[in-house]
Amino acid sequence: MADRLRIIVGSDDAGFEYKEALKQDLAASDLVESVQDVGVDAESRTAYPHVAVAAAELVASGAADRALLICGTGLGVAIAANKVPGIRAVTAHDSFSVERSVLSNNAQVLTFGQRVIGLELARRLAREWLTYRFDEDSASAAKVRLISDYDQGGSAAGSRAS
Ligand SMILES: O=C[C@H](O)[C@H](O)COP(=O)(O)O
Repeated sequence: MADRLRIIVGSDDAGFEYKEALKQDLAASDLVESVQDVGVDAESRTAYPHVAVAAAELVASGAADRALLICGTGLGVAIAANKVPGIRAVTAHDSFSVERSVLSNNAQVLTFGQRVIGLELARRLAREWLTYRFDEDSASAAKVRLISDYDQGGSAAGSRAS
């Protein structure tokens, strides 16, 4: 079995119900080592960038392997998480994109929109997401390194190879 994952979950108030449901699924999975909830709780109205950045910083620091974030569309939490250096966050609402987000892009952060997809689809996609691991020896690795190089102040992603 693949290494078990340490996962952060987070949402704003628009994603709270899905975050709670997905948190339970993750905690019950054999593929998950731990689940840490960075909010919000049922009463909170914390704006999505606060939650997304907190989650992404935990992943970037190495304290967690991945984060699953939910807001109304999934878009705001992805944009905010991507501001944290080293983080590759994607919104994906279909099975193929979820697969490629890991296998092509080595994205550590997956985001859903509670106002966009049904709960059962979100639960299925989250289950599938847990099964994928990026292959550092794959042809995709060099492309992801271009992103990382740019993120670290390099210019690789801005230079054009023939
Ligand atoms: O991307 C943002 C999210 O969908 C958020 O939950 C709702 O944001 P809004 O209230 O600014 O529309």
